[in-house]
Amino acid sequence: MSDSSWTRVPAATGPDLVPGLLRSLDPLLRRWLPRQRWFAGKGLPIGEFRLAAATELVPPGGRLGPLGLLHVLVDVEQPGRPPDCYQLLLGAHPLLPSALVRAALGPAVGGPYDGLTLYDAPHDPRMAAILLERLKLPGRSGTLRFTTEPTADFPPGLTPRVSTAEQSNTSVVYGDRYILKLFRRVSPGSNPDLELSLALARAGSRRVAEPVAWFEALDGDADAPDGGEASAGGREPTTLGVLQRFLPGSSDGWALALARVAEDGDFRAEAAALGRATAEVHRALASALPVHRLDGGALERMAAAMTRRLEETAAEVPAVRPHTGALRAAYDDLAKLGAGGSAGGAVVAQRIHGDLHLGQALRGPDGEWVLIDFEGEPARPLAERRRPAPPVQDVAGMLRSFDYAAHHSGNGPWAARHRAAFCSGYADVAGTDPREHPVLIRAFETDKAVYEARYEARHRPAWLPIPLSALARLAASPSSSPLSASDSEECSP
Ligand SMILES: Nc1ncnc2c1ncn2[C@@H]1O[C@H](COP(=O)(O)OP(=O)(O)O)[C@@H](O)[C@H]1O
Ligand SMILES: O=P(O)(O)O[C@H]1O[C@H](CO)[C@@H](O[C@H]2O[C@H](CO)[C@@H](O)[C@H](O)[C@H]2O)[C@H](O)[C@H]1O
Repeated sequence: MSDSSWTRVPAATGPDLVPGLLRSLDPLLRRWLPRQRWFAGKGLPIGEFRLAAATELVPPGGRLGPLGLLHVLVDVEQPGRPPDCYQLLLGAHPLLPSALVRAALGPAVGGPYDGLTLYDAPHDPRMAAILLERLKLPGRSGTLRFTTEPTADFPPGLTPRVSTAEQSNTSVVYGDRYILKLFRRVSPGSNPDLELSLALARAGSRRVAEPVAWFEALDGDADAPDGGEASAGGREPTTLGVLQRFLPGSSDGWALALARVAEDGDFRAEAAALGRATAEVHRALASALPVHRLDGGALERMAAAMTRRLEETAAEVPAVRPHTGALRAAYDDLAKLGAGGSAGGAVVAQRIHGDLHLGQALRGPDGEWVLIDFEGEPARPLAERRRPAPPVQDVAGMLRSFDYAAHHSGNGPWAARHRAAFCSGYADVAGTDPREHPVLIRAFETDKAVYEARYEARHRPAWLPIPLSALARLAASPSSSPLSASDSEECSP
């Protein structure tokens, strides 16, 4: 049953969900969306908008202003890419207080909010507090479904503040207790960030910030007696936001590593501990979720997908082109592992983090590492991000990150010691040293550096030389470097 005391706009489907809303939003979104870090279609013209859902959340005590918290899912059409669905949380005010001016979308002209300035509600502590209140109460509001873990505990006085961290989504921190991640570009289905964090938390892992509440969109007719679940045809709900334990006083691995590399300092103990934490997470995910062995054909398909990504990247980033021939050899070796049957069957696929780098690891005041952001690489389709993959993919991601920290600070040699320490720590828990699998490591590290070249070319062109120099090194090294734990400190070519 939907909790009607919380829902003021009946959710329906079609463009007239809230009469006139889209007309008011259209000109504002055209200006505001492309300026948001999380807007994926930057540089492309914006075509039509389509309102997928709208729900006004009003606390039982009534609205605080002219509008409760307006929750909107809007599909945006742009040439050359499938429509993207974005989650918007909006407030409206006749005259915005100065603290909210930078969150303004602009004044609505016509439609239901004529004369009011619409703004990005997570920046308004009163609106963020409404969302927390709603998260405390399991149940439905229109097409939104709220879930609370029975163990969740909400002490009074959890003052909200929007996070200022560089991120792909928007997070609100409540006191020093919880952090709510609001996914901005949403794909139908369960987000791995919720799925994997929950699986790890329920398995008792201490390496994760436990989710305590979350909300989802039900892709059906909210006016139906079952609130739309049957009409959604058994489709999974779409994850929209996850409230997790906040880790006060923690620092992310990227900031810690940069500080240390700047003074050519030793970070090996921390790197080894991070290796152990990563292996613990892999072990817990392998116990909680399915694992299967990859046959030769699967390895060949994996190598083919890597080759395709390399070619697509070379087409987009000209500086990658001189290396493509040599880099393809790393993928050919992976395919041969499958064909020869030597590794086919020995390589397992399981759920993994999927975008592991130093910025995704938080080190608490107790010195323990916790991994965050299990969403996978944001540019990949959701189905691909949820597919089991060899855990060496995460190891390769972290090895790339030590290389990034070193080269960002112009201290290349720093990387080798710390990559080795990470691998040793990983081996202590996993029982197998990533350096014993040079073909796998090399293929996955190349694939990651290729991904990074595209990511940097699109988002931070000044950083492009970092993955490019890694690709040059990978291209110049022998195709199957016979590295092992004992014969080299370096983990990969
Ligand atoms: N549980 C947490 N405790 C403390 N800080 C966190 C927590 N989760 C995320 N953060 C902070 O928020 C930042 C962004 O989080 P992340 O999950 O990577 O978001 P996004 O996917 O939007 O990039 C992190 O780099 C970290 O600084
Ligand atoms: O954290 P996100 O999920 O948004 O991940 C994306 O952005 C990362 C950068 O913020 C990017 O990571 C790359 O840069 C890092 C340093 O800033 C470095 O530590 C990583 O090794 C490197 O891959 C990540 O690839 C991208 O998906």
